[in-house]
Amino acid sequence: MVEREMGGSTDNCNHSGDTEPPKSPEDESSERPEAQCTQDLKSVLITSVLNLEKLDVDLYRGTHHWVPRSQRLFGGQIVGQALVAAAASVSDNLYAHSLHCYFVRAGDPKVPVLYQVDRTRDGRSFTVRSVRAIQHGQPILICQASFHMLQPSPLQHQFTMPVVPQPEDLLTVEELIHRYLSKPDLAKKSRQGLNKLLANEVPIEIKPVHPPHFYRLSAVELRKLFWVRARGYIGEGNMKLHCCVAAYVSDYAFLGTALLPHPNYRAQFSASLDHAMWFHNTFRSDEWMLYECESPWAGGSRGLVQGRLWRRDGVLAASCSQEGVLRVKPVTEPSKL
Ligand SMILES: CC(C)(COP(=O)([O-])OP(=O)([O-])OC[C@H]1O[C@@H](n2cnc3c(N)ncnc32)[C@H](O)[C@@H]1OP(=O)([O-])[O-])[C@@H](O)C(=O)NCCC(=O)NCCSC(=O)C[C@@](C)(O)CC(=O)[O-]
Repeated sequence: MVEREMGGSTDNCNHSGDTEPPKSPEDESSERPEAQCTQDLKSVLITSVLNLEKLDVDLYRGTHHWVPRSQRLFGGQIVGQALVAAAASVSDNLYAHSLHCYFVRAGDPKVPVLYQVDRTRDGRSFTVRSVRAIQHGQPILICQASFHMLQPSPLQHQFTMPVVPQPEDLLTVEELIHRYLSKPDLAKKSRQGLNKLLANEVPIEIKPVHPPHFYRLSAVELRKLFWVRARGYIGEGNMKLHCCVAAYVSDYAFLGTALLPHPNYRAQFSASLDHAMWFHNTFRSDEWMLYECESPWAGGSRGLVQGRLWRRDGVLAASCSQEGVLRVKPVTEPSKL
């Protein structure tokens, strides 16, 4: 794993003077002592997706785990792997604080991705890396990531975390799908679609806060709220990996938020054009975090979405923004879920 190049566990994400997130009772019970943690309990995001092979100085190769039905590489995977490659040449006392990417070509799931890193600048407080994700000799993603040393400040503020049910009181996507599948009058097409969803090996767990809304059965509001965490165990201490996992997670079901105000339309073609993230505080991506997504604008076959990842204790962990191409067509028959 690239991390070995960093000399073991590294903290390459922002620590704005914050201590490790306090554990909630659920997290305490779900915490597996390192000694009991076997390979199969470890998150596949760590053992596979974000485990890049080093080919040469500043040149890495990534493989794929889960590919969306569109059969183009999942944007979150490419961003997460690019951040792993970028961080590999950044010293331990610097933490990822932001990244900005453009998706310039569809990723091909049939071949690996090469990550070519340029050491753009090593300043006194900030270090910047540029990464090109390459397939068939051409870039599919261009990414700039910036790392900052700890520089605490009295100037601190944040929005307030939304008040929602706790994850223990909600159902996972899989549990919701099984509930829908138990309906005898479920349309055949819906049943097939739900079984396909169940077959997905998405390496993250999701608990929608408003399930009917999450599945766009009604245009309730412009926001999508769901609890999210990496499947499996990652453990304390390595903020670099947690930021890379958060980059992976942040692109899942994100662009779809722009469709929420338009229940009479569905995407005929959608793809992320760019993706930006800002890391504010330490967090654990293998523990439940609330993802609050909203769409301030859509038009011209594009949609803009913004997201905030919240720790359970109300601290804002990260912010995300993304614009995507959205080519839609009217929904002919309403979903019979
Ligand atoms: C954005 C483009 C496509 C612009 O590419 P372009 O050539 O400037 O513009 P274009 O409009 O001519 O698009 C060309 C391609 O888009 C597709 N396309 C176009 N219109 C339609 C349509 N109506 N129905 C079906 N497919 C359509 C189609 O594949 C076509 O390729 P062709 O088949 O002609 O060789 C290019 O720059 C690109 O592919 N960039 C990479 C985008 C990307 O892969 N992003 C990351 C993956 S998407 C993701 O992970 C998030 C998401 C969206 O999957 C999550 C979610 O679903 O919520």
